[in-house]
Amino acid sequence: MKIDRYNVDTVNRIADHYGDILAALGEDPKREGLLKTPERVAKSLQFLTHGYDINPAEILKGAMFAEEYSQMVVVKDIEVYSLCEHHMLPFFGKAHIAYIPNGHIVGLSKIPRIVDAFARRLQVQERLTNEIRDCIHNTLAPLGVAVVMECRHLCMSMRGVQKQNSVTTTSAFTGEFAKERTRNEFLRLITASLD
Ligand SMILES: Nc1nc2c(ncn2[C@@H]2O[C@H](COP(=O)(O)OP(=O)(O)OP(=O)(O)O)[C@@H](O)[C@H]2O)c(=O)[nH]1
Ligand SMILES: [Zn+2]
Repeated sequence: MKIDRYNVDTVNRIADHYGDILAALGEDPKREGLLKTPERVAKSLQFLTHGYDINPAEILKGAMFAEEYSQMVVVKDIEVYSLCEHHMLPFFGKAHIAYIPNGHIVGLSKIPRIVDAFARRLQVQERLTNEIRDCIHNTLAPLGVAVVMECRHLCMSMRGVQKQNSVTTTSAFTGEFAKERTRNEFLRLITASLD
């Protein structure tokens, strides 16, 4: 069943639960500062999970262009904001994505758009990495796709094990990127600076 994310009934339903949660946390949901909080949280959560309403493959299909360019295309330092599915706390960082065209290129902005479409859901970083790779691979049919993602998880810094500086790196490759030389070129390009 597809949920109508911004439907008033859905906002009210989520907000009602947050009223109960505030009370269970020992707060007074009726005090002035909190009166609108359940509704704000509901709308905020709906925004943070709006990726469920987006079809990432359709985004790519909408901007594919026949072109004979067959070198690696790299889009690096794409900001990522997601929510871990275990604690519903943010994890955030950067994605670096490359593909090698095979007759078609894709509009550059569509790469960050599909990152957002998958990131704005309840996720684990590994699945997010693989979903982005698979979407580009299956839709664009390039010679290869590479995705590297580096994120900090608030569930590991604000609570739990409370490690403030750990960064988690995940990666996923297809096609030509199975070759060490190609993968190394990608890794060199994402670590190179512009200046
Ligand atoms: N692999 C993976 N684990 C994640 C991700 N986000 C959060 N986690 C982990 O999910 C795990 C859930 O473990 P549990 O033992 O069920 O939960 P918990 O008792 O809250 O664990 P602690 O965080 O260790 O306090 C934790 O180890 C988190 O660090 C992610 O993107 N990928
Ligand atoms: Zn977590």
